[in-house]
Amino acid sequence: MPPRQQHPQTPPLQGKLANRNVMPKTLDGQITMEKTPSYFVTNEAPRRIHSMAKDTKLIVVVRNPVTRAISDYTQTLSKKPEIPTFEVLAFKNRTLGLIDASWSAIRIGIYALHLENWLQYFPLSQILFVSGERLITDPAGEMAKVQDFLGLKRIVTEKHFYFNKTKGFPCLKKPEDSSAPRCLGKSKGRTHPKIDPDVIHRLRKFYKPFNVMFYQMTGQDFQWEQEESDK
Ligand SMILES: Nc1ncnc2c1ncn2[C@@H]1O[C@H](COP(=O)(O)OS(=O)(=O)O)[C@@H](OP(=O)(O)O)[C@H]1O
Repeated sequence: MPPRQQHPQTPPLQGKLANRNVMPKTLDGQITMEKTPSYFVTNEAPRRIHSMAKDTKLIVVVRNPVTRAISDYTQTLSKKPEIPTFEVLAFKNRTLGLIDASWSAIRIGIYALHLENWLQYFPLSQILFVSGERLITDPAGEMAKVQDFLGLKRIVTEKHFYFNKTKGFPCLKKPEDSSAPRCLGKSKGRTHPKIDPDVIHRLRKFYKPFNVMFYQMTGQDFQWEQEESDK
C-alpha cells in the first residue's frame, strides 16, 4: 500500500496529542509520513516526537549550508522584495567579518548543533541523511537509500526520473501509466541572486568546523568543502 502522507501544512507540534490527532489512521502495511522541515531546528520536536512514537524513522535532507542560506534568502526575497541584501543580513559586523549566526537562514545550516538535540532522543540508526546535492544529480540513487531505510521494496528507480533541461532539475515520470511527467513547482529551483564571492568565502570558513563535526556525528562526508562555487 502506498505510504500515507500528512500535509506539510500541519499545525506546528504543539504537544503530543495535538499532533497525533491530526495524523491519519495508519493500517497494517501502511507508513504514515509527515514532512515539516522546521522540525529539524525546533528544540522541543525530538522530545515530543519521541514521547509520541520512539520508533519513528527520521529523514533529513541536507545540502551545503552556504547554498542553503542563499536558497532560504531567495525564498524570502520572492515574498518580500524590499528586504536588505544577503550580504547585509549575513553579518553582525562586516568589517570585522562577524557572521550573524542568529539569522535563521544561517543558523539552520549549523546542522551539528541541531542534530545534537535529536541524538539525545533518537539513535543514529533511526535517522537517514539524504544529500540534497545527490538528490539532484542522482535522484534514483538517493531514493533507493530512502526506500531501503523505510524497509520498502525499491519501486522508485531510474526509470521514474528524467532530467528536464528547461527546469534544470530531475522531474518525475510514471512509466506504468501515460500520465504527464511532473516537475516540482516554480518555488523550487529558483535562480539565486549573485552573492559577493568574499561573503561566500567567509561563510564557507564559518561553516567548516560545524560541517566537519556533522560529518563525524553522521559518519558521512557530504563533501561541501570540495565545491568550488555556489550557483
Ligand atoms: N527535482 C527537483 N526540482 C526542483 N528543485 C529541486 C529538485 N531536487 C532538489 N531540489 C532543490 O529543492 C530545493 C527546494 O526545497 P526546499 O527544501 O526549499 O523545500 S521546502 O519548501 O523546505 O519543502 C530547491 O532549492 P532552490 O534551488 O534554492 O530553489 C532545489 O535546489
